[in-house]
Amino acid sequence: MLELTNVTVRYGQHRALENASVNVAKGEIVVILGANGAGKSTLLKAASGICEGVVTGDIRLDGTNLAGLAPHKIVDAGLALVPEGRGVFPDLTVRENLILGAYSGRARDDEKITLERVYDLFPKLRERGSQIVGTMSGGEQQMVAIGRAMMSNPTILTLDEPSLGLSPLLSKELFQNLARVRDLGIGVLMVEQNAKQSLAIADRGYLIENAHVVHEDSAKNLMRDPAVQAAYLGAGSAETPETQNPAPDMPEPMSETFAIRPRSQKTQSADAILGRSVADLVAAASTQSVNVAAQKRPADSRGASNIDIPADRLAAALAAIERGAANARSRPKSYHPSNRYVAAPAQPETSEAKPPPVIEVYRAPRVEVYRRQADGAGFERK
Ligand SMILES: Nc1ncnc2c1ncn2[C@@H]1O[C@H](COP(=O)(O)OP(=O)(O)OP(=O)(O)O)[C@@H](O)[C@H]1O
Repeated sequence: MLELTNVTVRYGQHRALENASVNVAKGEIVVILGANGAGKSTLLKAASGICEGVVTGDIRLDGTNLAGLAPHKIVDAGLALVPEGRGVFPDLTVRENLILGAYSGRARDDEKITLERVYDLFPKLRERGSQIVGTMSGGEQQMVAIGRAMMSNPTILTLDEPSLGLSPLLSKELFQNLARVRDLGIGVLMVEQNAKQSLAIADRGYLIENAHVVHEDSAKNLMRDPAVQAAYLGAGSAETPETQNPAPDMPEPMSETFAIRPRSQKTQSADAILGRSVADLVAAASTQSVNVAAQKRPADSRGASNIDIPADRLAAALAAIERGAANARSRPKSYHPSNRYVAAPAQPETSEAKPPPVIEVYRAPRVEVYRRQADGAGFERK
């Protein structure tokens, strides 16, 4: 069993994870859900020993303390990570990628047996053994990445957003494959944005909000929970008819610590303010302009004359739209091409300008590969 107990991660002054406790047993699938920047990837990186921040707390795999171990030692202990973006070697074949996954001490001797096991699990990889990975589809590359992690013969497989960039159909196939990994007795811990499909195959789940684990439950209960439906499962969408009640009718969150509230509790749509659909209004307005152009009065039943909206409601809707547009225009841009984590410029609230916040960025060490030159005189960078 993988157990993280009271794990805290700091990037400089920024606490990306605080006292997080998460566990996953062999033969179960556990999903971690949470908003962008909540600390989900940080948790997986901390467990795998590749976190750029300062990690404190207890991390154990079958009783072995992983804290402070080098990443390859952690793989040796039985924990494998499929990183976000897969990390496959695009210029190598499927088989070469898989073999590279068996470099750890625990897997090297059984490389052939494990390769057969991976091929049995994903027959497509056997068929495509000599295909260059860079020429494969996203879903196939994800399969290679999972197969490569499986080559280290792990007891626990962790995955960071494995369905990212995959079509719904390929995601479904991916999650079915993960269910088969679980059936081999391997524990699966994954961070996912696709709450619906991942919870459908999972046994348990955790919710992380603002660096804290705020809730834990069985996947079944999480799927039924109205607050989870509203926050992660798109309540009100056609795909979830059982949750089509409007957000204001949502029951209170189930516990004090678990307090995810649907965004729509705070906002009101233009449709609700106007009492009719915006699409209807646009259609009616188009009819009106056609009638004006023809120098005719609007038709009595279908033209704009059947729009009966009190002026105050129309004004309220227009004001809300204008406020939204103004907010969008004034929102600071935080993206900078040379650095993913640049602080947004501070907005001075008073005449006394505050100093901008300092966000420290830590980067993983870069690996560079050199090749000996043909004449043996020196090396060149690949
Ligand atoms: N190397 C780093 N240096 C500084 N801050 C970092 C670094 N990596 C992550 N952070 C910060 O830590 C916080 C948590 O990041 P993390 O990547 O764990 O979030 P996440 O929940 O996985 O989000 P996402 O779903 O967007 O990937 C964020 O505020 C992020 O900006």
